[in-house]
Parts: sequence; C-alpha cells; structure tokens
Amino acid sequence: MSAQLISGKQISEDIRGGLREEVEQLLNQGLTPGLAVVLVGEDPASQVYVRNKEKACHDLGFYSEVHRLPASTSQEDLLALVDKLNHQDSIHGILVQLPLPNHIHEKSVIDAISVKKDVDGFHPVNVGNLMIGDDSLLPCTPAGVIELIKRSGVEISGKHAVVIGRSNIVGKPVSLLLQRENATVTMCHSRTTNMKELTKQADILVVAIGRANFVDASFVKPGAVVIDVGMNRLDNGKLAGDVDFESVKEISGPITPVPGGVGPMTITMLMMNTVLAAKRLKGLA
Ligand SMILES: Nc1nc(=O)c2c([nH]1)NC[C@@H]1CN(c3ccc(C(=O)N[C@@H](CCC(=O)O)C(=O)O)cc3)C=[N+]21
Repeated sequence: MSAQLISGKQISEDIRGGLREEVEQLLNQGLTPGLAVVLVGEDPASQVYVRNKEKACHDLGFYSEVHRLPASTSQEDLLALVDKLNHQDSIHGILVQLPLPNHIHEKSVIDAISVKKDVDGFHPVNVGNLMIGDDSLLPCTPAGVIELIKRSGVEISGKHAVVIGRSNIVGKPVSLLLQRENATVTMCHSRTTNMKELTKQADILVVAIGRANFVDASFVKPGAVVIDVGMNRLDNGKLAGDVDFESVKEISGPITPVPGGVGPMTITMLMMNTVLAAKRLKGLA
C-alpha cells in the first residue's frame, strides 16, 4: 500500500494562481506589492532559497529587491539598510535571510524590522500576537504546514498532533497554530525520552528536528498524516527530509515529500504575507 502524496508544489501553484489574480487587481488600484530580501554572505543553500523567492516575486508581478551583502558586512551597516527599507514606500515586506554571520547579533536585526513589514513573522511583537491568538503576520513555514494539512482534506479539530522539534521558527509556532485549529498538541524534542510512544499516538505528525531520515515507520501510527519540515543537504548534494519517506509512506496516511512539500509552501506563504502586508500598509485590509 502506498499513501496519498501531499504535493506542496501543486498546492503552491493553486494558491499562487489565486494570488496572481489578487495582485492584478491591486496593480489596477496602483499598489504593487514589494518585497526586499537581504542576504549576508555566501551560504550556498541560502542562495538557492533566495533565488526561488526572487523567481516567485517575478512570476506574481511583485516589485522585488535582493540585497546581497558580503559576509564581512558590519551589524551597523545591516541595521542601516533595514532602517532604509523600513521607510521605503515601495517595500511592504522585508526578509533578512537567516542564519547571519556570527559577528552579527540576529535578535538585534530582527527587532529592527518594522512589525508591519515583518513578512517572516519573526519580530517579537508578531510572535507575541501569535501566542495570544491576535491578528499577526504568521511565520511562513508553520503557516504552510497548516495549509498543507487543510488542503489535503484532513480535519485538524479534535485530532492529536505531535510535533517533533521546538525551534522558534518551526516547532514552537507550528504547535501554537495547530492548537489554534483545535488540535490537542504534544511537543517532543531531542531530550524527550519516550518519543516513539508519543509519536505513535499522533493522528498528525509534524517533524522539524533537523536530522536526515530521523523518523522511520516505527514512529508512525497507521494512517497518520505526516508533514516533513526537514531540509538536510546530504554529502552527495541531495536534499533529504527528517522523515524516511520510502519506509513511512508504506504505513502512513497523506505524507509530504522533500523536496516538493513544505519548501515551496514556505515561499508561497511569504508571497501571501507580502500581499497582506502591502494591503494593510495601504489601508486596504
Ligand atoms: N529569514 C528567513 N526566512 C526563511 O523563510 C528562511 C530563512 N531565513 N533561512 C533559511 C530557511 C530555509 N527556507 C527555505 C525556503 C524554501 C525552500 C524550498 O523552496 N525548497 C524546495 C527545493 C530547494 C532545493 O532544491 O534546494 C523544496 O523543498 O522543494 C527551502 C528552504 C527558508 N528559510
């Protein structure tokens, strides 16, 4: 038996089709959504993601700026650029690609991004708003995970969701969003002692631990939905998720692949956030 594949690529295309129409209407109203991406240094993985973001902006008719700065850029210069983008009317979303070089204090940079232009949803005010269930710009990967589950036809309400990983960018926010959707949520992490006992109870299993092929079939309840947030670059250059897809798909319910699962959805949610931020900044939403 083989499980239903949840295609992030296909779902992304569907959502982007709708977004394209919305952007066309905004263009007619004189509003061009604008996204600025800032990349410090030459991390090859980051370069791939930044290129994918640039392409998505182009496809949707956004205005986009990519600022590629040398790894030696000072924190002061980076903060000056963020400040300039905060005040630039053509820019509605600002994304500073993480991780930053060690000599730059990440939190100082995130804190400096205008809350209204924080399309990553990483600013503490947006994080706090997510926590208390207020309207905010949602972090892209967690928002994409929820969208993938919903669009695969799975009801979240009342289900037991187990999240592996507790990072600020995925594990914690995705847990909050699942809870907001009325799931009962269990969080596991590297120090959890009885992990399989917990994951085998999951109706929905979200894996974001950052270890290639960490979850095999022995972690999974038959029929469970499995969402793989892992992006591990192997020595052979291939991209591997945190889930051993070949073994797990024999027992799971709907499951996301890597690549072609959560990754494209992250970029789609970034595009959605940029449209939302642009509308809000112009008083249209
Ligand atoms: N401030 C910030 N915001 C981010 O959202 C952010 C970041 N920093 N730093 C790095 C991570 C990683 N990330 C990805 C986005 C898309 C794909 C993606 O499109 N993946 C494709 C394939 C990519 C490939 O082949 O390498 C896929 O999974 O199908 C992957 C990873 C965003 N991140």
